[in-house]
Amino acid sequence: MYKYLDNINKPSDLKRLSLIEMDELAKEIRKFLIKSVSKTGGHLASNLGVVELTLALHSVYDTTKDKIVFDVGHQSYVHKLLTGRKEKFSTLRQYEGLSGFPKRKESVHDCFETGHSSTSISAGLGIALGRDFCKDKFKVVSVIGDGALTGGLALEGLNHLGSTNTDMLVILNDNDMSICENVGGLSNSLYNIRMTKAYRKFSKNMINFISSVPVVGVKATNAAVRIKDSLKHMVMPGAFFEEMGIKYFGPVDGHDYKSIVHALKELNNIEGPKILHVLTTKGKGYKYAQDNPSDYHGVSKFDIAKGVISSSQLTYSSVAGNTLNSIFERDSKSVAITAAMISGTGLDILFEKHSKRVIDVGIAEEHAVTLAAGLATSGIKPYFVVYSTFLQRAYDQILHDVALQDLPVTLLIDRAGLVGEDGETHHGVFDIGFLSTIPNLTIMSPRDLVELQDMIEFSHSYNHPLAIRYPRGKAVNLSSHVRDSRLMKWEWIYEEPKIAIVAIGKMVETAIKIRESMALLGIKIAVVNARCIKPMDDLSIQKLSETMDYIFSLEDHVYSGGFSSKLKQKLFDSGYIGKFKSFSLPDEFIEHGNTEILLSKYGLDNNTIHKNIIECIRYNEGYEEIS
Ligand SMILES: Cc1ncc(C[n+]2csc(CCOP(=O)(O)OP(=O)(O)O)c2C)c(N)n1
Ligand SMILES: CC(=O)[C@@H](O)[C@H](O)COP(=O)(O)O
Ligand SMILES: [Mg+2]
Repeated sequence: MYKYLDNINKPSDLKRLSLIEMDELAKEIRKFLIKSVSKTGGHLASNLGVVELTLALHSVYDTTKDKIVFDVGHQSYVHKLLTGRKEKFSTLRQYEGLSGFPKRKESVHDCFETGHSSTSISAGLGIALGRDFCKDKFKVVSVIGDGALTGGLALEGLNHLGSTNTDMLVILNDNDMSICENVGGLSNSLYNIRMTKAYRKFSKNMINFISSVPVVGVKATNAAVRIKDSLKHMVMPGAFFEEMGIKYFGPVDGHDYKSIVHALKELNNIEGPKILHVLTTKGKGYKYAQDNPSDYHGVSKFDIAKGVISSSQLTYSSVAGNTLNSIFERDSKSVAITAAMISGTGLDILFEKHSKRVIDVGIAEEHAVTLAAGLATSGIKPYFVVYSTFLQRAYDQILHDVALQDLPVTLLIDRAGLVGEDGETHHGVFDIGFLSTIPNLTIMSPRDLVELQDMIEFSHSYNHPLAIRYPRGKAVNLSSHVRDSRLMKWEWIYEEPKIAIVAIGKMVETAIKIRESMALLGIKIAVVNARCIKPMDDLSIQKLSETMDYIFSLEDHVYSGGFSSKLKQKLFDSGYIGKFKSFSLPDEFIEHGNTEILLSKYGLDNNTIHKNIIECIRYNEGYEEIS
């Protein structure tokens, strides 16, 4: 099948290849990636861009002892191919299959787990300093993209790294693209470095000229040295890093295996913190991906000949984008913020029509929240649209900069609940927990797309901090119910005595289906849409407490800190005497895999919930007594 790749089962197998054979291997790897990812889905463009880089890394370093940290880790497929996992690639991102990100339990060659952006420099520095403390000997390399470098954590890592003299290499994989447009000063600085030869020729001449300037007299000396240094730093590529105390090298062609290997070997002999700037092409080797790397950043299954067909499916993200658009049409003081996820969050729709009011801050969620707070104090109505999992890193900004001042910032939290194939680092199953502790913050979750529209409309005139959480994927419309403007109150979709299911978000649809399956057995069940998670609806709590013998709660969130645990406490406080059972995710990290498979594994599928409720009602099993 593959003349060279079939014989690569461990990194040391690379050593026997000539340069020409290495080029052939690179071609085979690209062919393999395109074919395999077209069947499984995954992160394609980023991995096509790092083939030669990864080959060079594994040619120079021995990752049975040297440590390579891949930032975000979505571009680690080539690394996985070279480290004995080729045969498993057909299981990529599937339940119990290969993860799409580095996983320590998968391989000794995966030294640090990633998934959230901008962690690799801090992690690599920690590994390096740990090595130094233990007087150990191995190399440490952090591979970070130009997008990930815009993350504050990366800059914190660089700042600290530059103050040490530890031996560590940062490789900046600069493909002039994350999945956002170039954002901010750092991107511009990188652009200047990688731009036309003229700039680079100019900078080289300037350095030669400055170095040749004779310095005379004491005053002249000081002035000349200052001029010399400032001019040198002004024109020298990588001044940004050099100023931090990190020796800058490059840029080198990230597709020239021989040059990268040469550079890495040279750098191995240079002590202290270093950064190698590598220029790559995202999507290289597959025209569709090369021409449109953002569309091929994360792909579902596709036809190689035809390329990815964009989905026409109505998603909660597009509903959010369209609803914001109608608000933006009416209100020129509404502004949306994204942290490098403009299309993933459905804001591309908004950007087309209101580009000046859609701010992409790069991968900088903490900054995005505090920026929103600042905007709010200037009379703007700010919306930060963000994946639940990525919002985790902005907890203090929500608390300290938004809620404490009770500012009218709205957080549209996409990808709330299980997200499926991205796994542990991406499931949005902790947000109720970390947000519920924050005073002044209201948390809502719509049962369907109609209620999401209502909630976003409600947010526009709501003058306090508000978080609206909604799931990844296809938007449903449970339109059999009357639209209701009292969104802070729970919706009693079906009223029955004795037995109730209280559900949030996408689990309301499940509750309705359980009611229908129970009705076939002659069991009548009330269904309550607890659409305002915080504050809870005290009148509904009282009504449940007074009229129910069995209460079941449904959520796609971990139990601790989630809706169910809070409902149980509220019922207890209200004097409820009866039986209670929560259907929540366990207090664990949930692995990757198809969402339906995960829901079934953790007992949140319709059949399991139905069976468990029957066991409670008929056999008095599996519930808690609240009294
Ligand atoms: C904290 C955080 N925010 C957002 C993301 C989503 N995300 C994944 S990859 C990516 C872009 C990374 O760009 P870059 O580092 O340049 O890598 P490339 O894909 O270009 O190789 C983003 C924003 C994330 N993984 N983590
Ligand atoms: C690697 C990363 O963090 C993003 O690319 C993420 O995988 C996108 O997730 P969605 O596919 O849910 O947009
Ligand atoms: Mg990039």
